[in-house]
Amino acid sequence: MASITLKDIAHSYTGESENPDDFALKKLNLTWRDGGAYALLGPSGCGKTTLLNIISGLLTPTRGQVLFNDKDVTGLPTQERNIAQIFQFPVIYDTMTVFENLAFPLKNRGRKKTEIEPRVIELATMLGLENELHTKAQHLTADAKQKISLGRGLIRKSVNAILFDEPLTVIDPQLKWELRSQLKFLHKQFAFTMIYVTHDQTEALTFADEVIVMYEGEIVQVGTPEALFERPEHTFVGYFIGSPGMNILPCKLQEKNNIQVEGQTITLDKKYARIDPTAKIELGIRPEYLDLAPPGKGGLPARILRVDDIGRHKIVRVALGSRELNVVVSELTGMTGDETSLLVDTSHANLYINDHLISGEEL
Ligand SMILES: Nc1ncnc2c1ncn2[C@@H]1O[C@H](COP(=O)(O)OP(=O)(O)OP(=O)(O)O)[C@@H](O)[C@H]1O
Repeated sequence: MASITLKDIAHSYTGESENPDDFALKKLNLTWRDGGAYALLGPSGCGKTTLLNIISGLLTPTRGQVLFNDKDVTGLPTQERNIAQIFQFPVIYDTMTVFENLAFPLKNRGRKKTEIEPRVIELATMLGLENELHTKAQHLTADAKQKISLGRGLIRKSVNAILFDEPLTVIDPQLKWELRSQLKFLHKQFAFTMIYVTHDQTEALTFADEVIVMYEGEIVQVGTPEALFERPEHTFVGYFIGSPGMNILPCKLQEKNNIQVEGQTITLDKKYARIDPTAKIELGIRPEYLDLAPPGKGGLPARILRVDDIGRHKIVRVALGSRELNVVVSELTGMTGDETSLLVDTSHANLYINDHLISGEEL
C-alpha cells in the first residue's frame, strides 16, 4: 500500500496551453493517505476519469508530478505502478472458471499454489462466490461477473492502490447496496488505499471516509460525508450533495449579521466582515433546516407551490418573493391554503461569496 500525492497536476488533452479553458484538470494538489478509502465524486465531464488515469499511468499529465510514498512515478507506465483497476464493465476471462479468474493475477506473478488457493477461497467467500468457484464465468450473470472483476482487483495484497471507476454501474440496484457494504468491509480487513470514482452521491458517501468533490476540472472540497452536508465549501457542493440539494439564495449583507433575501431580513448567528459590494453573495440553507408554520406565526411570509409526499417526510416547494426553494417537513406538518411562514434554522445557514464559503465570527 502507498500514499499517493498529486503535486501541481494539470492536464490538457490538446497539450500545453496558455488558455485555462483547454485544461480538463486545473491545478490539483492532494495527498491520499496510505490505507484510506476515498471517493472521487462529481458530475459527468468534471475530470474524474482523467485524474484516475493519471494516477494509474494510462495518461501522463501535462503538468505536475504523481508520487507514490514520495517516489516520483509520473514517468512510469501502468505495469510498473503496481496498482489494481476495476472498471465499469467486467474485465474477466469468460472461458475460465471463477477460481481461475481470481487466481490469474497471482499466478501471473509466479505465486505458489499453496499461497494462491487459500487467498482465492478467502476472497470468493467474502464476495459470495464460493459456490461458483468451478463454474465458467460465461455461465454467470452480469452481477456475478462484476464480482469476479472486483475479486481480481482485490486479490493481490501488495498493490499500492486499488482504483475503481464506477464499478457498480452494471450491478442490479438491490445488489449495489450489498456490494458497497462488502467493499467497505474488505477495506477494513485489508486496509487497501482505495479510490472510488462515481457520480452517485449515495455510493460516494457510503463507501468513503473522505470524499473529494470535483467540479469543472477542480477539486472544490475534500471532506467527510458530514462536512459535505453541513459545511459545503462551494455552492456546487451544496447543490450536488443532498436530495434535494441546498437552497442557494442571492442576498445582501446589511450589517454584520443581518442579511436581506428578497427584501426580507434574516438575522444570522455569526457576524461577517464588510464584503466587497460588487461580489456575488448567497445564502446557503439545506431544506432540512427550514420549516413551515401557519402564516403570521413569525418567520418569513412565503407561498406554497407544491407538496411532494415521499413517505417519511414531505418536500414542499415554496416561493419566497421571486425565488423558489425546497423545505423538508415532517409527515405531520399540516398545511392549509397557499400562504405559509418560512422558519430558518440560522445555526445551519452558510454564506457564500463568489461561490466560496466564508466563515463568520461567533457572536
Ligand atoms: N481522450 C480525450 N480527448 C479529449 N478530451 C477528453 C478526452 N477524455 C476526456 N476528455 C474531456 O475531458 C473532460 C473531463 O473528462 P473525464 O472523462 O475525465 O470526466 P468524468 O468526470 O470522468 O466524466 P464521466 O463521468 O462522464 O466519465 C471532459 O470535458 C471530456 O470531454
